[in-house]
Amino acid sequence: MLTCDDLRLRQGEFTLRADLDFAPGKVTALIGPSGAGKSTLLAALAGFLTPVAGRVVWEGRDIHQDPPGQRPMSILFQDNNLFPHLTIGQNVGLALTAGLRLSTDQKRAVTDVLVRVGLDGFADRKPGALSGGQQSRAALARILLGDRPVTLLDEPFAALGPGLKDEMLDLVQHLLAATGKTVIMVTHHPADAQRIADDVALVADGFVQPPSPTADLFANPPEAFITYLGQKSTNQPNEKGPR
Ligand SMILES: Nc1ncnc2c1ncn2[C@@H]1O[C@H](COP(=O)(O)OP(=O)(O)OP(=O)(O)O)[C@@H](O)[C@H]1O
Repeated sequence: MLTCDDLRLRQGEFTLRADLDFAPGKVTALIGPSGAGKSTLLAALAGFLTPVAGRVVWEGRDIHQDPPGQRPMSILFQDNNLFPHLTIGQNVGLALTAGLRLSTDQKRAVTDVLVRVGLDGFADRKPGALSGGQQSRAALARILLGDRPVTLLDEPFAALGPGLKDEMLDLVQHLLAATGKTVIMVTHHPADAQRIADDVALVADGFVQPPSPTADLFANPPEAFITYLGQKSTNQPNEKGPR
């Protein structure tokens, strides 16, 4: 179980408070207006932002001072974090070793995970020779190979068209959530949450609300969620696109 224990975060003038549990082995969507603090929360969970107060607790242990590499989580951003000068196989292999020389077993593991994400035969290509959707698959392959219990997704599929994005969300569900990983994903799209999220946590007005089951939230939305959905329906042309 991952817990934000009265966590207080600050970025410049902006402050955010989070006091909630993320259900283990489930997908939780973080949803809320632009600038509400969704990325700020992920940065604090991943260890890139030091909290002003409070704790990040993983399975009973306070990890808020642990460096990112020692936390039980992987994070995926929209740019996919692929190194352009390395092959897809090397990029994916970084989940196993910082060096580029892989053992026979490690090479086999890379090949296997590329097959699982639908990139069989792509190991020797550079990221620039892949489509956006294929790059997302490669980035997901690295997360799978890293095999950490929590995956943080900061809108990694936002630049993909709707069909490709849905494919990636389904892969996240099948390859991560269905194998017991905890997934926390930022999205601007209620439909993304309805597609794969078990729970939704609304981020608004300086707070992260405790997660609610997705179906309940949409069937019986609280005031703040109605406000957010209303803003979205009147702001569609400005909806956040590729960064
Ligand atoms: N490095 C920083 N220095 C100062 N303020 C920052 C910094 N990074 C973010 N902020 C501010 O913190 C607030 C929350 O930003 P954050 O990126 O977490 O929001 P968000 O909900 O993820 O937004 P979006 O949906 O637009 O990505 C914003 O007001 C932002 O301007």
